[in-house]
Amino acid sequence: MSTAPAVPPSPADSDLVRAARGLPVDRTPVWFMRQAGRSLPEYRALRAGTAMLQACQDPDLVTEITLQPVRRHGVDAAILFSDIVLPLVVAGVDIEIKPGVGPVVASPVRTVADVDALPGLEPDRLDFLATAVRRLVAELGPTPLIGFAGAPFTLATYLIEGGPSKEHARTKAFMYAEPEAWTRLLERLAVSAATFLRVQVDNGASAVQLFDSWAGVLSAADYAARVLPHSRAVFDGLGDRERGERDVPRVHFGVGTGELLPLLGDVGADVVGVDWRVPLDEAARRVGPQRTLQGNLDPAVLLADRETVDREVRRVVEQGRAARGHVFNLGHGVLPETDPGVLTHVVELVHELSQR
Ligand SMILES: Cc1c2[nH]c(c1CCC(=O)O)Cc1[nH]c(c(CCC(=O)O)c1C)Cc1[nH]c(c(CCC(=O)O)c1C)Cc1[nH]c(c(C)c1CCC(=O)O)C2
Repeated sequence: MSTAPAVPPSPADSDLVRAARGLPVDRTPVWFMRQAGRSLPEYRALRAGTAMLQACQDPDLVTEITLQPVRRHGVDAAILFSDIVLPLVVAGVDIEIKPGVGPVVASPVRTVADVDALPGLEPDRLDFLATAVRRLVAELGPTPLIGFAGAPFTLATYLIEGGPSKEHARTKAFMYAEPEAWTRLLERLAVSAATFLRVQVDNGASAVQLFDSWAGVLSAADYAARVLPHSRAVFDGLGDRERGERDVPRVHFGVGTGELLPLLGDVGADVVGVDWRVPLDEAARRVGPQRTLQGNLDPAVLLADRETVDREVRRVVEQGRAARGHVFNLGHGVLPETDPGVLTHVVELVHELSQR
């Protein structure tokens, strides 16, 4: 019998954090982007009658909604229930999330003056966030909580377009026509994203993910010159890793970023999120051996028959072995019409296939 005192398991030793750092794991960790949300009847029941951005600022609702998929699916991580536009909303920008549409901005940013008029985010307005994160960390025990923020570019698309968009033409036009105002806008968004992340890490989040969902609409050259420095500033804003300041794994994700994959890692990420378009073995070649990969099952596969689901999950697990580490996820968020039973099954299957 060992006489060493029992040390309670810590999120820092979880498979998620270990995989993100490129360390050996007991089994491949799995979580799903948008695991909390409309695919769960218990989410729909709890959210009924509360606007999305209201719910995000209520510590009781945030805690309960974040925990729902952890209890139901046995995923290896929780992700904070929030939204990428929340720091803007808390700062005082008039934004609403319209169901089935997405964030809609009352007064879009169209001029240099609009950029300069944007309010900054005061950290003392984030008490609700600190409370929610602390409660969650206490409830989760050894299961890590992933904090997140929206990357400056993706937030800029909502502010400039005024809402969701396919081409992001106004955003690109502003980027080309007003390079100085563009830089100022992205600098300001980077500052508020870093503030939002610092509060989450300081209160116990075990990893952070930066969502640059729409960065894939840019060429690699434009991304490198006009966007990358600002995303890097968000991660740098967490502190000096060499000195151990907020040294939690950093995940960087975007959709349609096949051509940008090497650059996504350069931003200072330990983990690069990959959508379903590029197989993980090819993604590992593009990203290099210094980073873990996260992904990349097509969310639409979960709507197919069980045989297809199992075949695709096996393929992703196999191809993920080419990377230095693999965090199983979807290539983008869970579709609302997904049968939650299929998500639970995927968690079990990934664990079974990867058990050491
Ligand atoms: C682009 C983006 C947004 N929000 C987010 C992104 C980046 C990730 C991505 O690319 O999907 C990030 C986000 N939004 C939400 C989370 C919570 C954590 C999670 O479970 O992943 C996260 C990480 C909750 C949410 N954010 C939203 C919901 C749905 C709200 C509802 O219940 O009606 C949830 C659970 C709303 C939202 N918010 C946004 C959109 C496009 C939508 C969908 C609108 C719709 O289809 O109704 C903006």
